[in-house]
Amino acid sequence: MACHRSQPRIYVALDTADEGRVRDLLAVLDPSLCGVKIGKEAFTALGPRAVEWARERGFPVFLDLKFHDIPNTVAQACRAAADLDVALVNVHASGGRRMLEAAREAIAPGADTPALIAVTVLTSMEDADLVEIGVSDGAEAQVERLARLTADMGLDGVVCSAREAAAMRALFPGESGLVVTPGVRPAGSARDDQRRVVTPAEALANGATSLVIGRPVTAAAEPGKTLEAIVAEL
Ligand SMILES: O=c1ccn([C@@H]2O[C@H](COP(=O)(O)O)[C@@H](O)[C@H]2O)c(=O)[nH]1
Repeated sequence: MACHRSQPRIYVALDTADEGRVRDLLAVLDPSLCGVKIGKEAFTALGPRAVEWARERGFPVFLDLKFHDIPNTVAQACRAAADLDVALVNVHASGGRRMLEAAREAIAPGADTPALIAVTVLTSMEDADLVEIGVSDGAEAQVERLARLTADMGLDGVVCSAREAAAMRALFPGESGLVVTPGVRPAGSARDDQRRVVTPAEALANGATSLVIGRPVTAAAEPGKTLEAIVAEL
């Protein structure tokens, strides 16, 4: 698998539609400790400017828009995302083989292109949720199925819970393989809407290559210090 930009150990999710809040978080977080994740909420409200502000402050950016559409649309969206000079872009693996292939063709592997990964099963979902959408053999099996397809199509890695990270590292090994895990909760933190949660230290021990952490940092009274404390425990 070709090399891609190096990835930070932690991405902090800047989930807000408020420009001032994004700028405040960018000011108090330390770009030597984390990258930032711009997702649907911030990007829909603020657009590519949010990516620019983060890049100006020196943060690697994970543009988490989870593209899931017909192959042509996803390919064009991936091209537009790569033009924003971000470090990481994602699609939904459940878009299927041809969609993943189109995404891979749109973002060729390389040192100057973002890494491209696919979401397997959202960390907010548990086995009972999957049964309701026709998946009866559980999250672990579905993650594995979608990750195999993702690996077959040559993407750089997956988004999954760190509960599944060890199996994912076998499919995406080495320095270029990416296992990006949201649903990270320091001991004692609220689970919120997440279901397949893991602590930061356990996530890394399981083989996660980058942790995504949102509310435990951004909703803290002092986000910068909270991030430092999390890093100190790793
Ligand atoms: O399976 C997934 C995929 C993406 N996410 C995103 O990660 C963050 C998590 O935020 P927390 O506040 O730490 O729960 C959020 O932006 C999600 O959109 C995910 O949680 N699970």
